[in-house]
Amino acid sequence: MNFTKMQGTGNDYIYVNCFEETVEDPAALAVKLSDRHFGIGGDGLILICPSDVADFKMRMFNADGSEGRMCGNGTRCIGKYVYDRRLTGKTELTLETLSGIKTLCLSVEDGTVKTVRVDMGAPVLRAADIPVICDTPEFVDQSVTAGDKTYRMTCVSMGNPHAVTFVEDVASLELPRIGPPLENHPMFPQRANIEFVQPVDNQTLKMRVWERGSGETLACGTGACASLVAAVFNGKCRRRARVILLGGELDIEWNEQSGRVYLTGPAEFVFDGEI
Ligand SMILES: N[C@@H](CCC[C@H](N)C(=O)O)C(=O)O
Repeated sequence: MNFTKMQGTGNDYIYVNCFEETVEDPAALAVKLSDRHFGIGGDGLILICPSDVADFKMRMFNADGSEGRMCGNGTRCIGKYVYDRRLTGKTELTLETLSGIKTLCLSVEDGTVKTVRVDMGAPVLRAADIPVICDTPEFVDQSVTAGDKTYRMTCVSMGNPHAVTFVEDVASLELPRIGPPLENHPMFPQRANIEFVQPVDNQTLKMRVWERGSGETLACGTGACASLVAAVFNGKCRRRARVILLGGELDIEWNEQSGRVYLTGPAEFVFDGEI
C-alpha cells in the first residue's frame, strides 16, 4: 500500500489515497501505523476517499483507532494533496466529513498549494450537542476538577468536542499527566480534546493541546478554532487572532456577520512510502 506522510503545523498524519488503495480496517491500521517506534509514526491515519456529495471525502482516525468527526489540520493537508497530486484542478473545493461538508480555498504559488483557508462552520456552544453533561445550557467558564486540580473551562464543538482552559504559562504544563484525566472526565461522554490557552494580547493566543485519542500533538486546527471562540466568549481576545502552537501558527477568524469560523494555515508533504 502506498501512503504519504503530511503535516499541518506539525500535526502529522499518514494519508492514504483511497481512489487507488483499499483499506479494510482503518481503525486497526491507524493504531499500527501511528506507532512512532514500531510503525510509520504519526498522530493518526487519514483516508482521502471519493464522495457522492462533495469533491472529496475525509475519514480520519486518531492514533488509538477512534474515528474523529473533523480535523482542521488534516483538512488543509487534503487540500494540498488533491491539488498538488493533480486529483483536481480546482482551487475552491468541497470536502465531506463526519461533521458536514467543508469548503476549502487553496492559495497556490508556483503551481503548488502554500496555504489553505477552511470554512469550519459555526461553533456549537449548546452543552448537549458538544456533548458535555452539565445542568446549564452552555458550559462557559465553569469549574472542572480532575486529578488534584480544578480548572475553569469553556466547552465548544467544532464538529468535535473541545474543552478550553486559560493558563498563565503553557510552557510549564505537564500535559501527559494532566491531559488524560481531563480527556476522560465523566462529564465528557464522548471524551474531549483539551486546549490549554495562554492569552498573549487581544490578537494572539498561545496554545497547547491534549488530543482525544492521540495525546499531545504539536497542533490541532479544530482546537485552535475552539480556543479562539472560547477566548472571545471570555473577553480575552478579538474575533481574529494568531494562534501560536508548538508546531507553527494558524490564523483563526470567527466572522461576526456569518457566525462561521475560518481556519488558515500551511500544509506540507513530509515523505511518500510503501508498506
Ligand atoms: N488534530 C485535529 C483533530 C483530530 C481529531 C480529534 N483528536 C478528535 O478526536 O476529535 C485537528 O487539527 O483538528
